[in-house]
Amino acid sequence: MSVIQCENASRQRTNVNDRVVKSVRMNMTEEMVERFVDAASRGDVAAVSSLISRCPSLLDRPGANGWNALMLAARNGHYTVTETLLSHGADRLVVNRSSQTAYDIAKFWGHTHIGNLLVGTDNQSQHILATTDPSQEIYFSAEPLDRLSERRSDATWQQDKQNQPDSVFLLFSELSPLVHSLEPSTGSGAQTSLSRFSSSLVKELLLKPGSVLVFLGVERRRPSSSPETSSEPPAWFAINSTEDPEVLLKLGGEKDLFWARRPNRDLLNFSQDEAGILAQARAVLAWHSRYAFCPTCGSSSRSEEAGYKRTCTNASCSSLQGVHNTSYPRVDPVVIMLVLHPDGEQCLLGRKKVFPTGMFSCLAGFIEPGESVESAVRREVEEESGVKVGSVRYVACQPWPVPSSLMIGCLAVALSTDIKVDENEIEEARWFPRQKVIDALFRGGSPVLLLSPQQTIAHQLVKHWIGCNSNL
Ligand SMILES: NC(=O)C1=CN([C@@H]2O[C@H](COP(=O)(O)OP(=O)(O)OC[C@H]3O[C@@H](n4cnc5c(N)ncnc54)[C@H](O)[C@@H]3O)[C@@H](O)[C@H]2O)C=CC1
Ligand SMILES: [Mg+2]
Ligand SMILES: [Mg+2]
Ligand SMILES: [Mg+2]
Ligand SMILES: [Zn+2]
Repeated sequence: MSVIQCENASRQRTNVNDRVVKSVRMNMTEEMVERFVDAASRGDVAAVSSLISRCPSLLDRPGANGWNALMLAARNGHYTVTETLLSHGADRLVVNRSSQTAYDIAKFWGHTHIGNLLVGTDNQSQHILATTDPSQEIYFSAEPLDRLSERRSDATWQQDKQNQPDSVFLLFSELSPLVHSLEPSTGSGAQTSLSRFSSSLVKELLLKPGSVLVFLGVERRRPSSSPETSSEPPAWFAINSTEDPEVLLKLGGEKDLFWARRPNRDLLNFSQDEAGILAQARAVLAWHSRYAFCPTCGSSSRSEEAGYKRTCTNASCSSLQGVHNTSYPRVDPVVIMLVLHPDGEQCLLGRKKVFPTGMFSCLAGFIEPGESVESAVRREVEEESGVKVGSVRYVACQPWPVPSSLMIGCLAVALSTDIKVDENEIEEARWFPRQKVIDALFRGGSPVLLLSPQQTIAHQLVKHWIGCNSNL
């Protein structure tokens, strides 16, 4: 029943003209909303309950100052009223005129118990509202293996590990990992898992001239007092093979294995731990596949230090004198930034032509030589959108192994707001208000705004901004 219907039930017929009736109705509606938000603000549970049961549509209605009952209950620390409003289905994700949710308000005023209530127990809103440290959950950044870099040049130790029955080998063909599907019941949210092979299964493969082997590290064992943990934890390796991929599939015996070939999609379906291992393995193998020849003299190069160095085979090459970055795996730094409007309530998102319809993401670009992170943010934003940027703050980063970028995630504040896109790179850029972004994050997107998947740092930066307290 709407507020107006509620009032209709009690209103006596009158023969004043329509305009007057309408104005009286408006006043009565507003008055009822004000009574309701006032009751919530004072912590009057009885009045709140009675008004909702008479007029359920009052629930999320804002009063004249733009704050609804949930926000006022959160502001004044009224736990039972908050609980009552939530039990009737109050919307936790609407914002007031300063773009604050009830959660932002509770957090700002230090009502932690109300903040916890507003975050709730469902995973989605816990994720959305409670995240203030995005680095905790950045996909591709887990480090479940200890890289043991000091063991890379110890050939005896490396050979010994390659022969041990508990060592784990991952297989790649043209940089795609060999994987199998996971049952949804595993509960980790991952859909695929890296297929693990033992040393006996890959022994012959390692002798083939096209195989490249990289030592990834050893498992980090949890501290335990049990005597069997005194032996060294299992070592992990990655192999990129040039053998026929169909033949390699058979190495797994009866198991239903397949190659995860679409880098931007298939690589996003692993557990956090496996994604971390994959980011390391794929980026190092990608470097080997592109640096078969010495960048200094063009002679062939060979893999050394367990896959972490390539050395030129030409004894007179200058790359053999001193230390040269051409000999080591490369990482390309990229800035990725969520640019905030000077009003603090909108953010700048852009779309490339190749994005699916409705998808917008953070602007990004490679850092150039001699450039700081801050300068690269300012240059890329101005090049791509015409917007000038002032302060820049680092938030979190993400290794992106396609092929080997490091995405450096920042929040940046705009100094100007007119948009003029570089059409070679960006099809469109727009300012999106906080409420639209909250809807896209928590209500599954709309044809107007779809965000990139949650495994991307672009998504995490947007979520981080929403999770930050806005200025009260
Ligand atoms: N994880 C995430 O959330 C996101 C990741 N990205 C990644 O960030 C990277 C950079 O973003 P863009 O907007 O494309 O950069 P960008 O704005 O600098 O433009 C790309 C152009 O820069 C040039 N370039 C300069 N250095 C390069 C290098 N080391 N490698 C390749 N091209 C280089 C090329 O001409 C290329 O076409 C992309 O590879 C993309 O995969 C981009 C957006 C979101
Ligand atoms: Mg650019
Ligand atoms: Mg760009
Ligand atoms: Mg660029
Ligand atoms: Zn050389």
